[in-house]
Amino acid sequence: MTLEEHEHASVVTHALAQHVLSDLRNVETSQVGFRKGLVKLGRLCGYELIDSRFPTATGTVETPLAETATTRVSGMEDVVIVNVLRAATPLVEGLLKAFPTARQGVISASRDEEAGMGDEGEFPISVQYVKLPEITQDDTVIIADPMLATGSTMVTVLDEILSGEPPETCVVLSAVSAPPGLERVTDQFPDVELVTVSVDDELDEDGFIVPGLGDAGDRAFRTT
Ligand SMILES: O=P(O)(O)OC[C@H]1O[C@H](OP(=O)(O)OP(=O)(O)O)[C@H](O)[C@@H]1O
Ligand SMILES: O=c1cc[nH]c(=O)[nH]1
Ligand SMILES: [Mg+2]
Repeated sequence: MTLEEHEHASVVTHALAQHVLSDLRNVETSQVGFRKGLVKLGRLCGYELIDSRFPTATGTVETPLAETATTRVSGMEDVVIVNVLRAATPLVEGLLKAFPTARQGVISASRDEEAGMGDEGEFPISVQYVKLPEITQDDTVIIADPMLATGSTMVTVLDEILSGEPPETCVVLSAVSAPPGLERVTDQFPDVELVTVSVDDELDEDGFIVPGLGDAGDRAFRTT
């Protein structure tokens, strides 16, 4: 069992996921190490999602020597992965190793950090580009974003994604989350499942997760 239930989220407790997250947190980790870490984390979390949320079906197969029993994962053709630009890009690269046939969506959504956090602990979010595949009732939608801080980005993204027919399952996958973000998403989208590798302590006055791992986009893209 590597998914532990938290009040609002399932936490991926797989030892390797926690190991990779520890490297991501390290301020000494280079841009390349950081990006590769997010790719690894995406793959590991993808495997955990398959283990915890996808049914298996048994059957038989002919090996060169004999007929034997098989176990196969069902539902892999009905997966949509949404990349929340830009920090999710390496996480999505890893997820695609677990879900190679997923249909993909892209949403550019970013916080206006100059405006700062509002009185309700939210950020204004600018959405510049939305390109989503058709989403149907049969789909498992996985929205990837390494950081869930105030939740302002994610509720904006969910408004876009869930405007039509609701999918069977909608999972928000983050590397690090903070209690205010988990609560905001749960309050506004109670049917959405939150999966994270860590629930951290709090946000600082600039809306950054503490202890967190800093600005994930800047560290992955080397923009500071
Ligand atoms: O929960 P929130 O308070 O909304 O914060 C989380 C968002 O902040 C970061 O994106 P950012 O706006 O920095 O854009 P970037 O990915 O381009 O760096 C992060 O990747 C999330 O999308
Ligand atoms: O801690 C945080 C919060 C939002 N976005 C990040 O990249 N890091
Ligand atoms: Mg950023």
